[in-house]
Amino acid sequence: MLETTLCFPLRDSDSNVGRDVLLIEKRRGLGEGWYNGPGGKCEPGETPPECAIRETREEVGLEVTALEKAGELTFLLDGDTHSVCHVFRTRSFTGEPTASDEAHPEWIAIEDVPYDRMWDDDHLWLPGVLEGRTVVGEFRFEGGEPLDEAEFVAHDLEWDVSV
Ligand SMILES: Nc1ncnc2c1[nH]c(=O)n2[C@H]1C[C@H](O)[C@@H](COP(=O)(O)OP(=O)(O)OP(=O)(O)O)O1
Repeated sequence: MLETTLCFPLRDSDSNVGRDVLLIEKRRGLGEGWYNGPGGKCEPGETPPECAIRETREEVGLEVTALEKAGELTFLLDGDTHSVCHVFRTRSFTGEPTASDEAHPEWIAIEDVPYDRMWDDDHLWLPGVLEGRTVVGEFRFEGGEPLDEAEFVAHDLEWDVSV
């Protein structure tokens, strides 16, 4: 089974009113051109937190620590499990976000997250994750590979459960 991760670093906003989340505009691969958190596929022998830390470092040069598990999302394509994504958030990091070949990072106020430029399912679970909730979700896509060209057709969500 393909395991992937997403990491959402959070900070108090510059104006000290509300919070910002670090998103990336993905420059290549699955979800190219869309906003998402830093993340990617787990390598053999790597735990999901190790993967989220590595991918965040590789994509935007930020060293994240004290990851908090916020969700577990299963993506199905034409009835089969395509991937399971482990979602983390953290308020602990060092460094400054820097663009890479894979990703252009941007701090965005959580009320301004551009859901119209993200995966179709993100608006269903990301607001709760950014509020501090936990979620387990299943998202069904149809239409064949690649996943980011398939149609999002149905979902189930469970909130505030152990992840
Ligand atoms: N439906 C949906 N909503 C939100 N986020 C995602 C999805 N499907 C997904 O796959 N994702 C996330 C999960 C991962 O973080 C990325 C896809 O990562 P990956 O498959 O690794 O993409 P690549 O960039 O092509 O590969 P590597 O960076 O690992 O080489 O999207």
